[in-house]
Amino acid sequence: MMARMTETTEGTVRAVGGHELTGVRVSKAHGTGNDFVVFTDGDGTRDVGPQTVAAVCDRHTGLGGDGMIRAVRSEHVPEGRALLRTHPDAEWFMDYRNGDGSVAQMCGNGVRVFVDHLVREGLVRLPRGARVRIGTRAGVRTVARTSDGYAVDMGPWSFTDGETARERGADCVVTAAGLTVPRPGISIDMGNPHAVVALSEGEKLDGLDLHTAPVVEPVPAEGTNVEFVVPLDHDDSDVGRLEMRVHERGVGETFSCGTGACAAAAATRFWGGPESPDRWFVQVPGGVLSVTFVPAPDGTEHVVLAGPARVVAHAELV
Ligand SMILES: N[C@@H](CCC[C@H](N)C(=O)O)C(=O)O
Repeated sequence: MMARMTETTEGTVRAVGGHELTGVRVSKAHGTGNDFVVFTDGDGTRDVGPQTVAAVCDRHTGLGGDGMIRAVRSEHVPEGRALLRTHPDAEWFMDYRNGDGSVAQMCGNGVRVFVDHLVREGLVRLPRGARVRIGTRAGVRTVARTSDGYAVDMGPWSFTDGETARERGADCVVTAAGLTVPRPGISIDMGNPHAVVALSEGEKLDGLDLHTAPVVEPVPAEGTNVEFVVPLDHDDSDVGRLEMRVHERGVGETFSCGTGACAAAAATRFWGGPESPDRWFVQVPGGVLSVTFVPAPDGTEHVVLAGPARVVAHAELV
């Protein structure tokens, strides 16, 4: 059961309550304004349906959030058990759902909030500089505690459509309200799908209307997150800067998207050519994220995403 329909003298109203999470203690937390309802379900008895997730994430009749995160021990979910075979230390699994109840593979802001939740709940000990491995649907991610937040090794990035993207610098066309003409986009895989669009001369990020979803063609089979970017001038040639707005799959426009920031930096760095820096600051409506490209021992290039995680409330769902 999800939201109850309740008869009142004023008519029928929708009320969250009487669902699978009734009585569960949750936290409301965010990373650069990307906000989540987080809870612990160590032994995996609280697998929730999409309607409950959507009801809890509803900003008017629920607690509100861009997504919901369930902290479950890896041994209690099939995807987690598969990861334990190669990473026996990935004790905790991040079960991430978008605000509309759909399942997503990965969330870059969410994984910092997730680890912060584990630390606060005393489920993981993580002194500054220490690392913890976390299971996600996109694979295992290593998270380190920094002086002001968390840094996550997000694994390798790749072009979704390798050759076309590399040769032409684009592999799709994106139409959005407020764009003067459809723009070329490039599809990037960060464990979850992204299409990155650079605005052209004269186009402004605040001229975009992201109340409706941008249209990406060819239509991605599983949908996509869409990032609009404007490179910013930077005096320091070692650090790139860009500004970004994002329309998230399964949510709508959000204040921030961690995987989106990684995809946006990867695309902008690729478009900039071999002289482009390895370190980027990505300005989003909810703050600033740091994205760094580092060579990995296996010959691939990994993306390290760093930023804050903040708790704003604890609550019990009714
Ligand atoms: N906000 C997240 C991404 C969440 C998942 C995304 N909406 C999807 O469906 O892939 C982030 O910080 O990465």
